[in-house]
Amino acid sequence: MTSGSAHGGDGTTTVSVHGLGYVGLPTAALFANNGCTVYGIDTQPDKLETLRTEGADFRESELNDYVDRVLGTDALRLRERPVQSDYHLVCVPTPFDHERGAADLSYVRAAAEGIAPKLRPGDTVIVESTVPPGTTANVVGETLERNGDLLRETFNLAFCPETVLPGSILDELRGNDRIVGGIDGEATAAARDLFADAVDGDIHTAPDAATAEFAKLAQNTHRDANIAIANELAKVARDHGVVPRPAFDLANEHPRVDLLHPGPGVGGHCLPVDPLYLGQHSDHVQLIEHARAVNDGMVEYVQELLGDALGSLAGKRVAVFGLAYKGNVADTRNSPARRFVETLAEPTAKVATDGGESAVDVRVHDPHVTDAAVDLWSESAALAGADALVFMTDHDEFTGLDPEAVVERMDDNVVVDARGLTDESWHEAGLDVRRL
Ligand SMILES: NC(=O)c1ccc[n+]([C@@H]2O[C@H](COP(=O)([O-])OP(=O)(O)OC[C@H]3O[C@@H](n4cnc5c(N)ncnc54)[C@H](O)[C@@H]3O)[C@@H](O)[C@H]2O)c1
Ligand SMILES: CC(=O)N[C@@H]1[C@@H](OP(=O)(O)OP(=O)(O)OC[C@H]2O[C@@H](n3ccc(=O)[nH]c3=O)[C@H](O)[C@@H]2O)O[C@H](CO)[C@@H](O)[C@@H]1O
Repeated sequence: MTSGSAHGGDGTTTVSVHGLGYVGLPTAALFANNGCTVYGIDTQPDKLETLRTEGADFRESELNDYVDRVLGTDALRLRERPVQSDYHLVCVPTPFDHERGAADLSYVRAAAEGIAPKLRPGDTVIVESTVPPGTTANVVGETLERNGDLLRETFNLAFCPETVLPGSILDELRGNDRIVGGIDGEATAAARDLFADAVDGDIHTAPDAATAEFAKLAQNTHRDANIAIANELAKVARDHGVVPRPAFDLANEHPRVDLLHPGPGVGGHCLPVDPLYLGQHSDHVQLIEHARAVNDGMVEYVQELLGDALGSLAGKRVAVFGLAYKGNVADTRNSPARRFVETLAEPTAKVATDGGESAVDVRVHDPHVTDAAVDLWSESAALAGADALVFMTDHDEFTGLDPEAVVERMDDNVVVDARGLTDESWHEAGLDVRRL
């Protein structure tokens, strides 16, 4: 059943966005900036209050402007509870529950329970949260039906994944192609119409919601597995006495080869988690799991490189540059750098002194992160008297460092470069550089 409403332009189409996080808030602004009347709904009153008083706080100033332009106007109204709307977009968290080995769909269920009593015939519910295949039709569909007055045939239900790249959210929000898959043709058409009016990219329709859900997971699984190949090849290269990155550059001269960059592992909100959703109803997940393990093992590998270079870690001062999960963002969710810092500072067998106490003095410097959970140091204070410097994140600020000035501040000369930030000049400055 499709909605008869016109989309965008005159404010007559109403869109509720449930969950105002990294995905939901920009999405709410997208439709509000395109002439819809948007209700931004979040269950955290504090979050709504902060938005009202301080505005958006993304590390992309253009995105903040884009959101703030409509925040507090009639185009984007903030609410704690669901209201009636032509469209309901579900952008709530879907964390992975490692104990159960399954996606935690409790937020998605709660959102659907809240939407159900507000649904009218012809309204459309679109799931944007990343979910295991089948969730939209089964979990969301059943929850909506059970908690409201409408039969499934009378409202539209579709999945439309979000693919914005943190760091370039605004450009990707407006420019990316979209996939839409409804539980029937009318639902697909209703979802397609909404996005077609708001984004510049093409809209690709999937045969059903499960195919769209699978396609989203396939994208992130593909990237995770390709990074794992790069990481494994980098370790193998070092076993052969070969420096990985120049070898990769040569390999990539082949027209059908495109090796990604090795690094200290894969972090962020999506790649370390999304591949796991595929194993929920399938016994055929092998390479995908192995790729996850390879990527997760890179933190330990960087620690090994450091240990090899220093002899023993006990009593050493280590400057770690970068806490964010990737360059030029402030996000530390699932960050390999964070795990590296935590293990290094822990009293483990590997790094313990005879007394069994942690003896590593870790000093983290990250010009993007303001994370109260970890003590952060300025560049020069982190380097002062350090035995080793480890690059864990490829922030632009680190590419401009002068190796002569670095070696001058340090006590010893070890550099472990997990991000390809150093070149020959670092050797020439007298630094012992171990590169991934
Ligand atoms: N962050 C990304 O880059 C990204 C990209 C693509 C897809 N995704 C997916 O999008 C979804 C949302 O991710 P996020 O990063 O925006 O999460 P987030 O944690 O930043 O934001 C989620 C928001 O939902 C709110 N919320 C929870 N339950 C609610 C409910 N019942 N009703 C209304 N609001 C509720 C929370 O208070 C929070 O503000 C996840 O499934 C994620 O996997 C994320
Ligand atoms: C398929 C795809 O592109 N999906 C994107 C991805 O966004 P992301 O920010 O998580 O993605 P990346 O930039 O790939 O970073 C991930 C980690 O991998 C490390 N890395 C990267 C490249 C490399 O060559 N070597 C590496 O080691 C990097 O440092 C970081 O830790 O998921 C979002 C949510 O679903 C999507 O919306 C978004 O489209």
